Amino acid sequence: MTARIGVVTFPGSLDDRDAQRAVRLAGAEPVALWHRDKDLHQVDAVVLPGGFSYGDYLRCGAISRFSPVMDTIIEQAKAGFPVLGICNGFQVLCESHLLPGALTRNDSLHFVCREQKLRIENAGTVWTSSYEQGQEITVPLKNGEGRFVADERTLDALEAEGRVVARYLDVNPNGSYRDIAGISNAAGNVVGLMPHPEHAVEPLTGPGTEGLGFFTSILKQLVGI
Ligand SMILES: NC(=O)CC[C@H](N)C(=O)O
Repeated sequence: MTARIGVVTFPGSLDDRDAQRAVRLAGAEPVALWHRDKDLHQVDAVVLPGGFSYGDYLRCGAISRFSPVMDTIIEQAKAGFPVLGICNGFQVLCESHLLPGALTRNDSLHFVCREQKLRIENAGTVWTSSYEQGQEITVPLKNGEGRFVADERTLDALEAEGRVVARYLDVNPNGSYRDIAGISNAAGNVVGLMPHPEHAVEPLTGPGTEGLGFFTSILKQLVGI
């Protein structure tokens, strides 16, 4: 059985093709989903890609959150359907309240683009199970509003429940509270990540291939390989 993984395109999405490519390289079939479509075409999981959906107007992800495809994704995600939001996708997940907290302007007030070292803090989610607990990986990071913020109680709960999925190492590129680069929902099926694993999946373009694990993890979950 080939797993089918949907990648949503919003107006202004930028990294949808790279996410599709990462899905294919991991061994699954990528399925293009359009933001106006309520139907998920029987995919087994969904990736919300990076970019500037709706031109980042109002706040990043604030308008995309109300697109028809998100109505279905929100409903399904609450029932355990696997969703990975990368960068702008993470912003959409926070705006949708599938994940707590918010992504705000980088503390430098500049757009940041760099190769970023991360530590996988929870290798127990469906999107991270190909990694070792505590594994250090390097993937690209590029955002203007990547600073994860939440109140102390929420941050403490995220830590206590193992819901901090990835943390920045060496440099905190945007002032994220507690160096948080990615989090999950309580059930672990919804993961949001600010850096871009889909841009680190083949040696030719680099940096390395350490991002591929997010896409092989879900495959392992879906088809048991
Ligand atoms: N790479 C991205 O997805 C960028 C997300 C968003 N537009 C930002 O600048 O923060």
